[in-house]
Amino acid sequence: MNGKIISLEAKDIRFPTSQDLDGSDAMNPDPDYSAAYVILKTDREDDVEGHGLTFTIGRGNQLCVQAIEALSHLVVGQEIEHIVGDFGKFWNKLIVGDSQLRWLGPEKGVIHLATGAVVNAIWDLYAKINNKPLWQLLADMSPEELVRCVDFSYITDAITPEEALEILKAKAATKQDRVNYLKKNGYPAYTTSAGWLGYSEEKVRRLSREAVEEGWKHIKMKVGGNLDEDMKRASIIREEIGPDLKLMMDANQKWDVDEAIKNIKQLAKYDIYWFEEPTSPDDVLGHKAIADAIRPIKVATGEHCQNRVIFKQFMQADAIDVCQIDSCRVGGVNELLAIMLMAAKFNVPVCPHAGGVGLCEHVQHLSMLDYIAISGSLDERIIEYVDHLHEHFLDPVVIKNGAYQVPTMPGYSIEIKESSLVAYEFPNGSVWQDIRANDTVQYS
Ligand SMILES: C[C@H](O)[C@@H](O)CC(=O)C(=O)O
Ligand SMILES: [Mg+2]
Repeated sequence: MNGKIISLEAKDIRFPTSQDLDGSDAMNPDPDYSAAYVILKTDREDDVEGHGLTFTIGRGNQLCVQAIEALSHLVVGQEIEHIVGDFGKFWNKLIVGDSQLRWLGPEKGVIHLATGAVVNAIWDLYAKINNKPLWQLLADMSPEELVRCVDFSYITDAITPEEALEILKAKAATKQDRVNYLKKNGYPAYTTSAGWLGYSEEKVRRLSREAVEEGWKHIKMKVGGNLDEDMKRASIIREEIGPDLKLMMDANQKWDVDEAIKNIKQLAKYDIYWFEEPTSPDDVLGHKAIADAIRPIKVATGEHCQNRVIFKQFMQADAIDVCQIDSCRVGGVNELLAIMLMAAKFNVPVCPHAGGVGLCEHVQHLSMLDYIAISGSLDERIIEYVDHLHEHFLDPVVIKNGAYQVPTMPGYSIEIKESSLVAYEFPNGSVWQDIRANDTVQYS
């Protein structure tokens, strides 16, 4: 594991998805799926690079790029061995090592998104140096090694390192069985691609029909606009998918607590499997009130949960039934390990959020690790899939029969093709120059 990180470069990469309303929801009607993208270079002879990103939806991506650059001094010059040898400690250093930057969070907002991107890039580098896909690098670690990757600060009232070790040890002897299962069957997934809020009713109908033909067993739709229109689209989707497929709904934080309960009770006639982000992502007790009021419909949240502390509270309060980790929202793999370990302890299934660019590529590694080494279960667990922008990745996800196939290339599957990095760099890549030349919309 010789070598030192000698440079960190951050790029502002944006894809104009708002033009077709891909990814649109009640709170985010015109997202441009974007990546604040990191490239770490080393002094190693093999020229291996670590790539990482955090996800935003367009304007403001440049703030993440600047925050990533601000973190550079904590990473550049570090020996790789020193970082990964005591990774939990190094992660903590990234969070608290520069108190002036910590003030911007702590552990939330732009600075934490930036931390996630940098940490993701380090893990990509670590996995590539070991010539393994990330899930395998992690799955091959002993329980002790995995626990050493976690910073337990602020969560020891919910899980201690000793408890984490017990959880991992309980699964260690049978890991290979689950690796074999995944290699044969893949990891189950659901699609959101049919149900974006900005799509016309005709498009929703066509895409729902296609989703059934493609073999999907779970479909998620967006709600939170006009309730009558939500009901209409839900009825169209149910007509197309029939009574047996599971339907999830996502309001993207649109409602107050009482409003959410009232609206979900009306939408319940379409047989909702889980209801996602009914209200503010910070409102633990609000989610608890909603969960109590709408059972047996499950409450899901997490894509906007800023750190392990909020997840801890959701689980301690029994306020969520589905834990939707996001690979880029919190501080990267180390913090996600902490969250997945808590989820295993509290018996909450982890179903990652992946509606964004590169998120599907990331989260497949996390869910596979969860199954192999942490929860040991596929029960009630599915990974989100959105059918956008995979063509830009060197190692894009592969879906067969509604399941993610096990990635085999070394790394975290994050690396974007050089040609795409050049064309989509904002504001001067060729794609953005063309848009500005042909469009009256203001992109800044
Ligand atoms: C703006 C994003 O597309 C968001 O709608 C994704 C999301 O909520 C999901 O995938 O779930
Ligand atoms: Mg969502």
